[in-house]
Amino acid sequence: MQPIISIRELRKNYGEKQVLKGINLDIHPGQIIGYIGPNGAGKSTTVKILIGLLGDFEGEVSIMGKDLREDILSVKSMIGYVPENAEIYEVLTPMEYLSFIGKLYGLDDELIEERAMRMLQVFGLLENKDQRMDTFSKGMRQKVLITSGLLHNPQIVVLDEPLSGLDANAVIIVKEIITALKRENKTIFYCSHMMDVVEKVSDRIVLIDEGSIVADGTFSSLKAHGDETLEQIFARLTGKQQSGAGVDEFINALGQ
Ligand SMILES: Nc1ncnc2c1ncn2[C@@H]1O[C@H](COP(=O)(O)OP(=O)(O)OP(=O)(O)O)[C@@H](O)[C@H]1O
Repeated sequence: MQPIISIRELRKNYGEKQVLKGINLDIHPGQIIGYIGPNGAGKSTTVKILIGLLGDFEGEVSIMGKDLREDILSVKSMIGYVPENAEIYEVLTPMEYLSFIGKLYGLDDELIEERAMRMLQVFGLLENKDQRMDTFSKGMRQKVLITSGLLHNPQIVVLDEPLSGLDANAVIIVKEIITALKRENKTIFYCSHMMDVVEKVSDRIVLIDEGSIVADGTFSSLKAHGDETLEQIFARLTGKQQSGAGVDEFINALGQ
């Protein structure tokens, strides 16, 4: 089967600093990839390259057989992106914002309105659909961002910490949306620090540390003797087991 996303020897430098050191990944249609790693590992940099926001990289990235550098517009139309935080146009209402985003993707007004209303209803935001978003909580804005990332019904969905600020009910809804998208054979690239959710929703987990992939497999294949959770696998593979000692030092410092 042809991979829907193919990444070869991906490298990215910021000045002298190499933040991606040769990433190789083939992702197949219908897979949910949990892309995890410590702070600063290079997750968001990978995501920004995938969605076409960062063009200045080395290596090859192709999406549905199209080279990212050569066909950036058609690649963008196949991808839906949900960021953790985005500059949302706060003076707009959700309907105005979604209409703006939908038109950028070439959807017609009627389709935008129908989809937006139905999607906002799922998140309990229908009654706020004509309210300016500068009055919205962080979670309400996040629900609008999720809706806007999926509105054009993309084949590939890239989620960068999408649960940020969401309440428990909304987290359940988003987890269900992710598994429903998989049933529709969508491919999901899911970047998060919430190990319990990644463990539950991902078919395959890719762990990146200091710009290199250090583990790639299913949750059960990554388990070693004694591991029960993805959190434990993460700690073992990234060498962060000594957290207890660090916390003591943090608290002791307050006593000085
Ligand atoms: N615009 C930039 N200029 C310079 N360095 C950057 C820039 N963006 C990111 N970096 C550096 O690149 C490295 C990788 O950052 P990146 O945001 O990809 O990490 P991450 O894995 O997403 O981290 P987090 O989990 O904290 O979000 C970090 O060392 C970061 O300081």
